[in-house]
Amino acid sequence: MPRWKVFFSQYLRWSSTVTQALALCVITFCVVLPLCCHRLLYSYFFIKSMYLDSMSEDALQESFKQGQDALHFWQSSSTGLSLRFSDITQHPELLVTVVTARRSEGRDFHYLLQVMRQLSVLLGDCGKRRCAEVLVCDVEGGPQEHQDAKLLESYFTVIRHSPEEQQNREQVNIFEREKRDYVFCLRKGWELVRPKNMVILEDDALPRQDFFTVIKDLLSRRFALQTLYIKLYHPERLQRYWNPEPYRILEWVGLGLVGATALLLTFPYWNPCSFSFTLSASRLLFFTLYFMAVAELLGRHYLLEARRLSPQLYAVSPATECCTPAMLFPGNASLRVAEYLDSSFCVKGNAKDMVLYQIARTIPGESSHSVEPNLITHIGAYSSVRPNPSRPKLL
Ligand SMILES: CC(=O)N[C@H]1[C@@H](OP(=O)(O)OP(=O)(O)OC[C@H]2O[C@@H](n3ccc(=O)[nH]c3=O)[C@H](O)[C@@H]2O)O[C@H](CO)[C@H](O)[C@@H]1O
Repeated sequence: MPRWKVFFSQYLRWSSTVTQALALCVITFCVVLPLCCHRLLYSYFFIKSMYLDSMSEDALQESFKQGQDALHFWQSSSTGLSLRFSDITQHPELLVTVVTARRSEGRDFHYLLQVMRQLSVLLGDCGKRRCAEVLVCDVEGGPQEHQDAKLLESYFTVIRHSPEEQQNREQVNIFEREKRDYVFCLRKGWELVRPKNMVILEDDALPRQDFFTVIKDLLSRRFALQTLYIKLYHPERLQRYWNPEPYRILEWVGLGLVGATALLLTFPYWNPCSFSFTLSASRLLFFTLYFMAVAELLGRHYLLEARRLSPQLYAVSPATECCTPAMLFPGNASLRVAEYLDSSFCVKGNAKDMVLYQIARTIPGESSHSVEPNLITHIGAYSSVRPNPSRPKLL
């Protein structure tokens, strides 16, 4: 018999484990996952050429509608009577400061109004004793006022630069200006309210339903006393396992091992196609790799969503590099952060998020953390510090 026939008859018989493993991989990776995941934005199987444009357009239209709704909400006088958050109590458990600048592009999306509306709903839900005090930090000034911030003045305390500070502000590059504005908001919030803990939100960071519950839980954990900051958001596109974050590799291998062990131990009880898999080192290795591949290709972002079941399930890990739309500063860390940021200079490629990340890594005794899944949704399709395309895309 020719050698290839011997090979096929020995290895590719249905009863052979190699054939069964091959069949399982082909069915999973070439049929089931592509069918289930081709519309999932953060999956490897997402068909960009087919869906990205239409999904981006839908998202822009939805955000525009939400913006207009928020505008009507804040303009209606009846809401004005029932909602007043401007009477701020001193030394609250938590202060949320929302940093906002006027946007030249994407103005009609009213990101700030959307964020403040959501905050007012969440604060209304937390009972008689408010779970946080809220400030709006309007860093804009001069002749072209920030209309949305003005509209909110009847509901919230709005803080602004003095005219002299405003003049100095105009003379530096946009990234240094953004950083100085952030430092201003950190310090001013602290001076005014003396909170026990502080959250700084950028004006396009829409808090999710679990926002205050999870923050409360984080602050009750011991690590929070020692950390400089806790990041409450990391871009979804950077949440993959295949990213240079050491703890994620551990999570990935752990997930594969747990999945493989559970499958092999329970296999004899439900084996549907008479597969011949039983627990052995090579099978454990195969299924570990199989589950790791499934998890990565499906998209870690979607698996993280399962953690929303309970605040205790949210994962805390060393801080990741990019972005600061939502940051929690426990205790008086906000003052230390303001000092550290003051001593560095920001430019393009080294904006305040990079500077903060470096500070926490290099200054002895300081550490920083990230929580997953995200506690906010980033709704800002248009940036106020970088050039924008006419119709921004989701990816
Ligand atoms: C989702 C995301 O990746 N966002 C990051 C990205 O912001 P973006 O490029 O998305 O810019 P953005 O428009 O969200 O602005 C960031 C923040 O800066 C504020 N602002 C803007 C202009 C100004 O002169 N003063 C001022 O304080 C603005 O109100 C907002 O709170 O890059 C920034 C650094 O550059 C931060 O790391 C942001 O977290």
